[in-house]
Amino acid sequence: MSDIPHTAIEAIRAAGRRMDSLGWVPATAGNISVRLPGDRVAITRSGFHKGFIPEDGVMAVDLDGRPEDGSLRPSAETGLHCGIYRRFPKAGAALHGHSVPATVLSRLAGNSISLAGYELLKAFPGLPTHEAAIQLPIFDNDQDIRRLQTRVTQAWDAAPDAPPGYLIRGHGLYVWADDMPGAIMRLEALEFMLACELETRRLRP
Ligand SMILES: CSCCC(=O)C(=O)COP(=O)(O)O
Ligand SMILES: [Zn+2]
Repeated sequence: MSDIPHTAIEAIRAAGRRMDSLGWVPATAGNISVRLPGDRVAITRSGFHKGFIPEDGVMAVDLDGRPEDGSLRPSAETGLHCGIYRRFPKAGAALHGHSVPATVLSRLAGNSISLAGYELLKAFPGLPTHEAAIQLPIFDNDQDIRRLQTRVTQAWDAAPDAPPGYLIRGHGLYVWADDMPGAIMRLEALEFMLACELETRRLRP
């Protein structure tokens, strides 16, 4: 029997249902986590459909991604979630999805995508007005998650004011916040702006 708080499990399952309802976690894509007290992380187990996470589809790992129950397999991208929690002490929830806009735009753009002039930018810290911009970093995909996290960490070192999210090329979007409602709000804001960018490029190539 897991000692993960019921509220954490249910927050993760509800986030999965929400992401699925918006078409952002096709097949078994995506992963979801929340920080637990005591340097623990509750995270989705690998390979489940995130729209239908069973009650036992969430497990606990430490901040280095080591499972508390070695018989269970955490998300293949646990290292990226733990990288967020290690770096940002206030981060309480992290979401990863594979939407069409995130996937397509990350293949078209260079090392970042600029989101400017959108009212929804106010969903991000320190941006009280639409007259602002964020540079959303894009990292090349890598099946070696440890190596990918090293590149992400290097980028955070170089740009400490980077927004609480990034794209992985041809793969998807990561976003985090203090808690799950905040992370969902940011994910939806980012996905909305990415969809707008994609539509703008379609209309004005
Ligand atoms: C079929 S999606 C490929 C793996 C992936 O990118 C993902 O987000 C889901 O992996 P997990 O191990 O967390 O289920
Ligand atoms: Zn993924």
